[in-house]
Amino acid sequence: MGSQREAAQPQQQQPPVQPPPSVLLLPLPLQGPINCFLKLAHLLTLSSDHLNITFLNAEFVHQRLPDLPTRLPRVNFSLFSDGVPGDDPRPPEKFASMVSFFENEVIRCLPEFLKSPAPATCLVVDGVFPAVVERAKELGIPVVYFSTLSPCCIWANSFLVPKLFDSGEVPFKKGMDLNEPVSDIPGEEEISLRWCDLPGICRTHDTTDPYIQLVLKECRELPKAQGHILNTFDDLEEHLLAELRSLCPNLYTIGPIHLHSRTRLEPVTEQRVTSNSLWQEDRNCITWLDSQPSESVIFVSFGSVVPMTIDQLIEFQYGLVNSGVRFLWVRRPGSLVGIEDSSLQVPTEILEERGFIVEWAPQEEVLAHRAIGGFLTHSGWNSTLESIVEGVPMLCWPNGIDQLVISRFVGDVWKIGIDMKDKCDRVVIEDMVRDLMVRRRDEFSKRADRLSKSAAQAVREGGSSWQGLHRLIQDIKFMRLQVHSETVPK
Ligand SMILES: O=c1ccn([C@@H]2O[C@H](COP(=O)(O)OP(=O)(O)O[C@H]3O[C@H](CO)[C@@H](O)[C@H](O)[C@H]3O)[C@@H](O)[C@H]2O)c(=O)[nH]1
Repeated sequence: MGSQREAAQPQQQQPPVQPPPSVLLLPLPLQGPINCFLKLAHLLTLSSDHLNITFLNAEFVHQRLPDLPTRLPRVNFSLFSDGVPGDDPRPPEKFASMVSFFENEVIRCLPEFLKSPAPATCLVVDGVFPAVVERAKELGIPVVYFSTLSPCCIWANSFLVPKLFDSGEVPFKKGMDLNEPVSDIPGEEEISLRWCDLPGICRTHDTTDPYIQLVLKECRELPKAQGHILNTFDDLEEHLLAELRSLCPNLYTIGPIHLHSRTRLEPVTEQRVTSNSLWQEDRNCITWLDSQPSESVIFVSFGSVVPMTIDQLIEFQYGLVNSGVRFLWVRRPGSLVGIEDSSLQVPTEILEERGFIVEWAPQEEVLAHRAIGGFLTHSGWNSTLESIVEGVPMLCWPNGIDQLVISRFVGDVWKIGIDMKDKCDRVVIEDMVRDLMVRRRDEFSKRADRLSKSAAQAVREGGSSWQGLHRLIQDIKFMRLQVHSETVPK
């Protein structure tokens, strides 16, 4: 009866119910990118615009972070294999094949995300998945890149490197003096880069290497994306960002993302952001730091991928011990090339007096500790930003990728530390550790403090990174409208 009466009523035109904007996040399964993407996921879930977030995660990463669904209850996790069973070792030489396996799995399932009740309306993707990007475009899903590399390297890769490859100046010729300045940097007076400061791909001997081709392709793709998220803040790299905007007008600078995420969380729950570490953190080092004098300890950590030879380890050990400076040293399991990690011990009397060694540390917390006065780092971008946020000067020993450019910026542009590039000698290490921690400490600390304040300003309400995130969310909402008017999921 009731339904008949209703049928007789004139039909009221209801606006179609729009599903919420639905974002797919696809990070590279490595510690740095995973950390950044999880922090982005957290920031997006805090938006009052109720975005639907799906995190495309590698199975092994998810296994190592079992509390993710509890910590991020508003994020859906969708898991994919990288072709390696369970938590078996993932050596660097297998990296390319693992990424390719993972990428193919994601591509296979991508159409499924258009069929769900909240069909995907935007893909935020690490720049190293060109095949996923192609497929997403075929399916009509707008793509935003989130490259977690340093913008100074992205800038070099966009404006310098392809030209140098084309002109044959890169790869470097035998006998070339890499300490000479790169002659022709378009429109740059403030930045002096030497050949040795160029991104890691310039040191290759094989231009057909698939990784090199991938990076060059990524450089060319940059202008084609709907937008590009960068983990930086405007004050740090204003000049370079202006140039990058000439290639890709839609840049969202939302960093330092770990500070941004922390700033948004703390007022609500007054707790520290839980760790995204893929290794077990040894918190004993915090207890040890508690007993050390202020700014007396140098923190030594070379990130999650940089390998080291036993000879290099010996040089670092002598250099650190002979400097007389207290140190907290992360020795990541599996980081020594072709040798068991336990094969070189620091003498117990030194450790008792002024050293502490762990396999993995709660790095953000360590850098924020009052006992830390300097950071001996490989200059990964996340480590660099974490150090900048805490106002900690750096001694840089870069290995490749973007690290060679970053260390130059630390030493020569921001002047908040020393670039020890391409040297691994106990006497040099000893000398530079003393420079950083004692002789030039005030000079570096003053500038580092200034940058730290500027980073904090950027993520505060109304700051440049706060605005960048707000704009990103508005644009994601707009993309939803575009997708629903242009594509009908099959
Ligand atoms: O004991 C440790 C050591 C490291 N970390 C964390 O691990 C991350 C390391 O990241 P990063 O400093 O960027 O180094 P990689 O892991 O080497 O990162 C890769 O990816 C980065 C981009 O995400 C690039 O800038 C680097 O060059 C590349 O090596 C940071 O968040 C650290 O806080 C810990 O939590 N505990």
